[in-house]
Amino acid sequence: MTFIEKLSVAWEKSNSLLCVGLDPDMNRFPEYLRGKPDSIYTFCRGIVDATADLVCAFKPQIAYFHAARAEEQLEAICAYIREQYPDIPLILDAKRGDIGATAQQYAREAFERYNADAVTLSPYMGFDSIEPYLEYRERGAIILARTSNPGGSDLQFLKVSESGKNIPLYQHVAHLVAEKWNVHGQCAMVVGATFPHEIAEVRAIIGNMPLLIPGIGAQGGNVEATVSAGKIADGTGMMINSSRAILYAGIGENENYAAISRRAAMMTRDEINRYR
Ligand SMILES: O=c1ccn([C@@H]2O[C@H](COP(=O)(O)O)[C@@H](O)[C@H]2O)c(=O)[nH]1
Repeated sequence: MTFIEKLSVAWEKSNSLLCVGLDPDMNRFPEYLRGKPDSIYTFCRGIVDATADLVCAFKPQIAYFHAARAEEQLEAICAYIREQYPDIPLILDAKRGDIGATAQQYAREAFERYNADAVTLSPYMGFDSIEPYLEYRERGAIILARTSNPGGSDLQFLKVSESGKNIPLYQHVAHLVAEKWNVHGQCAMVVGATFPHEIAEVRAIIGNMPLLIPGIGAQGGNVEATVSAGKIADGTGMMINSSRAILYAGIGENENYAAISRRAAMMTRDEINRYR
């Protein structure tokens, strides 16, 4: 089954567009986990088990694992999700982008070492930096268009000329992906929930291609505006990510942290579903 097929089944089965992001920050862990050798894996497993029936995807953020020298724990949590929840798409948020030969190694890392269903990619270095990921036909390539951070405007809002019209760079990227790069039908795109107008612009360009939308929760993106701008005719089309607002909802709750995160995930899923 391809990434896109798996995602469609997950949307239907879970009745959820929520993607829970795994951004494990040890400074925010419950007291009883601090200092334990496998605390990152244990913390994430608690969140995964508590929210698995509420999500359409999980998205581990590679930086949190690598910065803590916890690559083996990232391998372990990816393997756990694959084994215990094989129907839930696993997205590795790595935002890779490099020359082809190096990209081949990054693709091996994402799809073979971590066995992710999809990986996030920067389009900045062009098609040959994306192509090695597309060789893995069953896996997904999720390409940044309009990111959720304010500084994304520095480049993504620059005007470029396309077919005699001046359009923002992020729209040019959406055209490239939809019309040229998505050769095997495995691409998706990132647009931040902090930019609902741009979600609608990208949706108009890419048709029914899935969107990964970070920026609700801790970054303050508006859920109603996001869903209205990004949904497709059947009320799906989006993986709406929330990380910190769910992971650390139970801060100070110690052993009970995962139950509080579950409650936060349920409320977020329900809020999203209200506007589908
Ligand atoms: O444009 C982007 C692309 C990726 N991210 C990532 O999503 C999560 C957001 O975390 P929150 O705690 O829900 O703010 C994080 O892993 C980012 O690296 C993004 O925020 N914006």
